[in-house]
Amino acid sequence: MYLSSKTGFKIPSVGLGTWQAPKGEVCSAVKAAIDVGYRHIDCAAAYGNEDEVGDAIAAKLSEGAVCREDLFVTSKLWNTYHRPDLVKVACKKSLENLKLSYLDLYLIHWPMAYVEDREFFPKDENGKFIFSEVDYLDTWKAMEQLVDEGLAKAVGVSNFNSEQLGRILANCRIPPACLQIESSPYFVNGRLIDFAQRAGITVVAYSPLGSPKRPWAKPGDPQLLDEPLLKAIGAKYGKSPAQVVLRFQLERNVGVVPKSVKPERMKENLDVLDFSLTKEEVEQIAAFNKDYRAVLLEWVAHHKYYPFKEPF
Ligand SMILES: NC(=O)C1=CN([C@@H]2O[C@H](COP(=O)(O)OP(=O)(O)OC[C@H]3O[C@@H](n4cnc5c(N)ncnc54)[C@H](OP(=O)(O)O)[C@@H]3O)[C@@H](O)[C@H]2O)C=CC1
Ligand SMILES: O=C1CO[C@H](CO)[C@@H](O)[C@@H]1O
Repeated sequence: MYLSSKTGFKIPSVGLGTWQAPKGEVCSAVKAAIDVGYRHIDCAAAYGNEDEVGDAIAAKLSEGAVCREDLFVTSKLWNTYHRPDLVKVACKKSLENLKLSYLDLYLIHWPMAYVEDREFFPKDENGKFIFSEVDYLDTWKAMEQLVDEGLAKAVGVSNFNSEQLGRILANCRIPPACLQIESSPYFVNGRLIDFAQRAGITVVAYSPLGSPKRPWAKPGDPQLLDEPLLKAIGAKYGKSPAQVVLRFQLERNVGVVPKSVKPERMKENLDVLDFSLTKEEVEQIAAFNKDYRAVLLEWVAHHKYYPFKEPF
């Protein structure tokens, strides 16, 4: 199943997340994902594993399991490459690692730029992040050129708030095709999703299962997949809590990129197209909202383009 927009942009509604898919495991995970039917892989330079993801894609293409046109591969421009002259460099590096000649979608990963020409997470001697002044609008103009040159079929943004998205929309030649943001029943993110969808932008939810293994998780943090109501709704349809929360997003016309390296779970997460939730169930699930972000990055909250200071 695809999500599509009036602009002609089409993306498979369920993709495989690859953040924290460890080196040594991610190649076989992506091969297994393609075998069980995934056609959308969500990657990023910052995940440090694009080379192995690329090995898996190359193997599946060369054995004829799938053809390039049937795959949808997303990557993301990291914060240290926002300077316009670095955008193409970064895109080409991701393409080289992924062993592809084009990306289906290239996203600006965050609106905040970090200092260039250092490591991905540049910090001073006190452990404070070192920022760059680059305006994401200038980065966007370089992203548009990637479409002109055929290196990306579509471009979009991730972790932008409504004000930042509006600023791009008011000043762009090519509007963002896609917005990738956090959304799960604990962080429904409804106002931003409505804003983007009304502007014709396709929305994809990251951390749709609540990102239980995020590196900064604390003991006692709420565990989305343990919620009794999700278990009860799932039981009615013979589905798991994970399938219920993924279906919740599809009911809102929002795509999902759940991460797993386990083939059984990958299958489970893809097997969400043969049932629907009622309007009442969608409302009950949305009522879980705690405005609880799994990905807050509070250590860079003083950046001038940190997106989460605005209400949405
Ligand atoms: N644009 C951005 O800034 C961001 C993008 N992302 C993207 O979104 C993807 C998904 O988000 P992520 O934060 O990884 O978290 P998810 O919400 O997808 O949760 C992934 C975790 O849930 C486990 N899991 C997967 N399937 C099931 C299941 N059916 N039942 C129980 N547990 C399950 C996985 O373990 P196991 O692997 O062992 O199965 C893993 O620990 C990322 O991998 C990345 O591609 C994520 C964060 C930020
Ligand atoms: O996609 C993501 C996952 O991890 C990164 C941090 O290590 C985040 O910055 C990012 O949003």
